Amino acid sequence: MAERSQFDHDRVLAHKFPESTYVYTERDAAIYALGVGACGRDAIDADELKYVYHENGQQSIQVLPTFAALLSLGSMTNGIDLPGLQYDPRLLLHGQQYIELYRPFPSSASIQNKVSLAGLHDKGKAAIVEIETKSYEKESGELLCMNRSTIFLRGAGGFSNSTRPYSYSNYPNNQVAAAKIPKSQPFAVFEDLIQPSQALLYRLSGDYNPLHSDPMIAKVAGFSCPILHGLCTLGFAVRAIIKCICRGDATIVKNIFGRFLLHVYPGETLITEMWLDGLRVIYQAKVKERNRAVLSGFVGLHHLTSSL
Ligand SMILES: CCCCCCCCCCCCC/C=C/C(=O)SCCNC(=O)CCNC(=O)[C@H](O)C(C)(C)COP(=O)(O)OP(=O)(O)OC[C@H]1O[C@@H](n2cnc3c(N)ncnc32)[C@H](O)[C@@H]1OP(=O)(O)O
Repeated sequence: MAERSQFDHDRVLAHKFPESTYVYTERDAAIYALGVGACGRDAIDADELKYVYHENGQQSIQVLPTFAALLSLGSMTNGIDLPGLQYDPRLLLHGQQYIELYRPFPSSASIQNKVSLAGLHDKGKAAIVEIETKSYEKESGELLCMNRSTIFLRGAGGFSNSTRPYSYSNYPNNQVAAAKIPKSQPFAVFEDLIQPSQALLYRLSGDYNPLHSDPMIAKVAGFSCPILHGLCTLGFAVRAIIKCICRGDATIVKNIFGRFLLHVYPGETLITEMWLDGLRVIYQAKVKERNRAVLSGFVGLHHLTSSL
């Protein structure tokens, strides 16, 4: 645990994160799409081939909206230091991800990331750090997306006064409130097999944390074998929503929120249940083999497709 005397609220809030750049090509977008299971069940899937191949002579491949999360990861791959907060990187888990999309992604781009602290919470047994990344296309200067990544640092809590645990956030609470799962039957349900090699493929998109590939490191972190990247599970769930609710039109996705409830093992079956609530899709993903919820959240849409 961090020593309490080291924690200084003003120093933390004054901390400046370096700007970072991220360059991607069509190849990266296609590898990402395969990493989150696109065309995994059907190599000519009518909704998904466009993410991995220039279908029907299209000029460039399309980019899945959850690709946006990689831009923020690009700014954090070397870790992030916060003054006065000590943590064991082996115990780090991804807690939540919130993404706002301002326009469809170009198939290749050079990105400038502006990173800031969006939240910090002392939960006693853990510290929760929230990092906001605004990603601009370098050429046009246009803001493409905003990511807010919540990192759950097991064992790093207790850094503030225990009678008044520190909690700071700079955004409205209701923006990322945990989704309340309706009691009614879901509007749609989609089942997908996460291949045993899925994490090994997904890591090629830039998250090389050995927690997802190295059996020894996974054991130190408390798991029986390497676990799936949270953002890979999120990619599977949102792809299911694009298929079942957006009828394959990913451009109607406006924002995405997911809370990682439990780890997923590669090789498990993911069942995504979805409910329509106006222009919001509430969803929950479960692993079939353990009958446990592993992810829940919402996807906001610009409009509904006419076929619904
Ligand atoms: C300065 C440090 C920054 C470092 C940055 C480095 C780079 C980071 C890059 C981005 C991340 C990439 C790394 C990716 C890693 C992964 O993909 S790990 C795999 C995906 N994640 C998971 O599998 C996690 C699954 N979830 C869980 O295992 C559990 O939910 C949990 C996170 C361990 C928490 O469970 P538990 O300890 O039982 O918590 P509770 O007792 O229920 O709650 C305690 C408080 O914490 C709040 N909380 C609980 N879960 C979450 C969550 N998922 N996200 C955010 N907050 C959570 C909960 O509300 C409680 O708070 P209070 O209600 O106020 O008490």
